Amino acid sequence: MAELEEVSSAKCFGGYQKIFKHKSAELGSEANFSVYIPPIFTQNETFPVLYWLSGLTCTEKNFIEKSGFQQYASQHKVVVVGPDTSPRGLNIEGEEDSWDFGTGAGYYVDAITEKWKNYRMYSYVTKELPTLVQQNFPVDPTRQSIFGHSMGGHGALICFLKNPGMFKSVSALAPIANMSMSPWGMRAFTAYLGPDKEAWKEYDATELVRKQAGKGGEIPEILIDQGTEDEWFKDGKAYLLPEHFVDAAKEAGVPVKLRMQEGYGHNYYFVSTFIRDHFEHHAKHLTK
Ligand SMILES: N[C@@H](CCC(=O)N[C@@H](CS)C(=O)NCC(=O)O)C(=O)O
Repeated sequence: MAELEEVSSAKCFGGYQKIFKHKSAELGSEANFSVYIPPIFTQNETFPVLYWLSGLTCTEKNFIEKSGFQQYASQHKVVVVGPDTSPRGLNIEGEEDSWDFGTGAGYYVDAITEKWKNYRMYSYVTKELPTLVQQNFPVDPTRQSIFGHSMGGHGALICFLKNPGMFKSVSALAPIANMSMSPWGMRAFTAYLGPDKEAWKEYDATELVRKQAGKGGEIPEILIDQGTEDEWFKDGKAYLLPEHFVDAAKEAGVPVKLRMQEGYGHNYYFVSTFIRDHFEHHAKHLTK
């Protein structure tokens, strides 16, 4: 069993908010992740697990400190796991130079270029972390879902779409919904995946949902919230592009509910306002 070290633990809404660290084989570095464990009343009880993926510049801490999600995880009896957003401290040249690239900006892909070969957040999130969680915490591996914010919204959508049956439901807040067309995505994909845009399609939510044509009936409704005052979206800014995802989903017959939230920005004030609805969305699929 992989060695986990508890970094912190705090009682919260009757359960415990914890942070752990371990040596990640996928990332070739130490990695931290958060786990919320709801109140346990019955021995040997297992809970559904919801994976949260954070946005640019975040560590495992932003979501647990700013969203207020614990009350809903406690109420719905769900374990919530949140990884960091990239490997750290690999000493790759340029890794620390930008807030939207390198450290804190793994974009949930498996890099194929030599320089960034340890940037394997996709395999970390879909393989290494779930295995670790199943070995160490009281979770039911048949009841997993995934959600996230911004870069993490992109991560949640692609992890869900690329792994049919692994997650029961998906939702996103202000996701980068069409990475290949977003300035953030173009820079990261060129560096991590190389110049061939065919390779980019494997990690672009809009391209992946397009490929679901004919399978729509098997996919539960995808919930997306987008603030109208989001600085990466308003006035024609093309960083997030939720409308591209919705158009492709419609064409493919995949059910999506995009809710435009009047006046909200890109920040955790927006996330904390709607996080309850996202727990309700997932609870419908996760609670027996
Ligand atoms: N300059 C901002 C832009 C990055 C940004 O908005 N990041 C979003 C995700 S894309 C975030 O969650 N920031 C961390 C926070 O608000 O706690 C920052 O450094 O936070």
